Amino acid sequence: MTRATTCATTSAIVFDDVSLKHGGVTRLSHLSLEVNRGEVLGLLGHNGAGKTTSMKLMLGLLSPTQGSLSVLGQRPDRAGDRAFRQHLGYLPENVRFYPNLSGRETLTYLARLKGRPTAEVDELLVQVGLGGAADRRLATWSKGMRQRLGLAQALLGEPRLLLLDEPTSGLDPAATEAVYATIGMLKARGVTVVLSSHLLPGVEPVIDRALILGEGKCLALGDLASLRERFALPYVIEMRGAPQDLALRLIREGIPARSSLADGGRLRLEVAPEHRMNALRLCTAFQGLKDLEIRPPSLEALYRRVQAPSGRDPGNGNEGSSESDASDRYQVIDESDHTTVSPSAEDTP
Ligand SMILES: Nc1ncnc2c1ncn2[C@@H]1O[C@H](COP(=O)(O)OP(=O)(O)OP(=O)(O)O)[C@@H](O)[C@H]1O
Repeated sequence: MTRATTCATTSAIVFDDVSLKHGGVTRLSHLSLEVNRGEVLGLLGHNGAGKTTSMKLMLGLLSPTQGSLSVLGQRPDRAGDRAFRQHLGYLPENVRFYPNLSGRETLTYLARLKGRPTAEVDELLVQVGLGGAADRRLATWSKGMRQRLGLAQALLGEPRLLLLDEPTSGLDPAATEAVYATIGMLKARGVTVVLSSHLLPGVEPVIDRALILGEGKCLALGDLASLRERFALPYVIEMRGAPQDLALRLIREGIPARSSLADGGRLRLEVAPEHRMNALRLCTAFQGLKDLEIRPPSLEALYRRVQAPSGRDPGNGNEGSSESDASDRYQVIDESDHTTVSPSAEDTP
C-alpha cells in the first residue's frame, strides 16, 4: 500500500515522491508532502518553481509520471465523480470570464455547472464585496473585481479543499485583507487551503506552513518556527537612545552582532538567535534607552536564505548545508564610520 493511500484518511493531501516530467522539462521532482485537514499551506517559489503544476496535480488536471498522490482520500486524476469535484475550489492564476455576462449571471452559470443551488450566488457576491456591481457586465469591471469574482466561484459549494493560485494578485490593500480574512474564516471551519503567493509579508500571518519550491524541488517545508530554527537567521533589535558603540560593547561580552543606523536615527542590531536573550539583557540595562523593538526573521528573509545556493534544506533531500556556525555570519560594523571590525580585534576591554 502506498503512503498516499495509508495517510489519506487523516490528511487532505498526500504527495508521495511525486515527479512530473513533460516534454523534456522536469516540472516537479520527488515531492513528498502531507497537508492536514484544516491546514493553510503557503506554496512559495520563484517563477517556474512548480507551484501551479503542484496545484494542477492536486486537481487531477495533470498526472504524475512518478510517485502517487491522494487528495481528500482519492487519486485526483482518477476521481471522476461529481461529489469529489464539489469538495474542491480552485482559483486559477489568470482567471478569465465572459466579458458580456454580469457577475451574477457568471456565478449563477458556474453554480449550475457545479451542481449547486443558485441561492448561494448573492451571498457569495456580497461576501467578496461585489454586491453593488453584481448586475454590471464584466467588461466594465476592474481587474481586482474580476479577481474577487474568481474567489467567489472558488467558494461555491463550501469546498473542503481550496486551491488559490495568487489570490491577491491585482487587489488593493483592503481587498487583500478581506481575502486573508476569508481564508482565516474557512480555516476555522476546517477547510484546507493551499495558497500560492509572491507577497510574502501578506501571507506570513495567514499560513500554518510554507512549502518553498525551486526548479520543481522542495527546498524547505515547515512552519515559521521550525524554519527559523533550521536556518538560524539573525533577530533584529531596533532601539532609540542606545549608545553608539553598543555593538562593540556586545562583542566584548562575547555576543557577535552587526549594527547599523535605521530610519529616524534608531540603532539596528542583528544578533544570532542563540545570543538574542543576552543581547536584550545588555541593551535594556542602558539608562538612556527610550524604546526597543525585537523582530524574529521574517518569512521573506527565510525565503531569501532558502533560495540562496547554500540555503538548500538538507532535510528535504537537496544538496548543500543550511547550518553553519551562526557567529560566522555576524560581524560588527562600527556605525560611526561603517568600517567592519572583526570580533577578535575588538574583543578586549
Ligand atoms: N504546459 C506546460 N508544458 C510544459 N511545461 C510547462 C507547462 N506549464 C509549465 N511548464 C513548466 O513547468 C515548470 C513549472 O511551472 P509552473 O507553472 O508550475 O511554475 P510556477 O511556480 O507556478 O510559476 P509562476 O510563479 O510563474 O506562476 C516550469 O519549468 C514551466 O516552464
